[in-house]
Amino acid sequence: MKKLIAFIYGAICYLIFFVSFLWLILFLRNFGAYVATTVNSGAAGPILQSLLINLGLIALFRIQHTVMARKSFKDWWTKLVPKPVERSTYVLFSSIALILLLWFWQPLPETVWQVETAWASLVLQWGFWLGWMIVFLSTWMIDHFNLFGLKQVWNYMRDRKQNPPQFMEPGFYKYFRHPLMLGFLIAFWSISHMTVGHLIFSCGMTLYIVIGVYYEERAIVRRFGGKYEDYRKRVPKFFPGLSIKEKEYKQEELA
Ligand SMILES: C[S@@+](CC[C@H](N)C(=O)[O-])C[C@H]1O[C@@H](n2cnc3c(N)ncnc32)[C@H](O)[C@@H]1O
Repeated sequence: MKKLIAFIYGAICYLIFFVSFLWLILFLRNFGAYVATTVNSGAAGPILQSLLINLGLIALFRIQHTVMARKSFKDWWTKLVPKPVERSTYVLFSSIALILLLWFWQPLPETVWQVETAWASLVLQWGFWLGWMIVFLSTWMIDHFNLFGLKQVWNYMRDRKQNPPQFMEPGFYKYFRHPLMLGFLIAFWSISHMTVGHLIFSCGMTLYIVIGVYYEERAIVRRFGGKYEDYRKRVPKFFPGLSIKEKEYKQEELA
């Protein structure tokens, strides 16, 4: 019974994540007919107040993700939360932080740029969907159900051992170390009508991704050691070409 309840809990957390994620996509695309709020919807309030609320919402989202992903935090809270539902609970809290951001987001509808050229607008439109496609495919490449906690509760219910995380280099991961985050960046910036509100969202999330990836890599190096160090030398972070580490090594060689 305990195991079934854990699985149902995990499935509900996954469902909440799925809905919040879908909402995020429609939110950024301004599909107001399908969701309660979009990045530009609603009556605009005083600029400073809206700005502070939006920055606060991004900070809340960032703090939740950063703190809960820390090893020291995980060590502490797995004393309170049973191990099999730990990932699902992280997914639940992340989804709640995202829902709060989407729900309370304040519109700042002044235009920053508007791409008028038809072909460029089309490229940006396709770029948006390409970004989400990269995000979606990347989650499957590094194990979608494991990433969102369903595998853990399923294994627990079926009395199967949960294998420890393994270093992987599947699909996109052969070419970029962070394809999932790259997909987000492409989706957040592929916008032909950029408003002040949307720009704040894109800048805030970009900053979060850049800082988040730095801390994520520190944790991965601790977990996988030399294998990941070697990967960092060979594979760029976000964009093809020389990785920062590789550049440093080349410069050292030249010096
Ligand atoms: C939300 S995923 C994001 C992965 C990556 N930052 C990206 O943008 O594609 C975070 C999880 O993926 C794991 N991870 C990242 N790169 C990995 C790799 N090459 N092999 C195995 N796990 C990895 C991290 O340890 C972390 O638990």
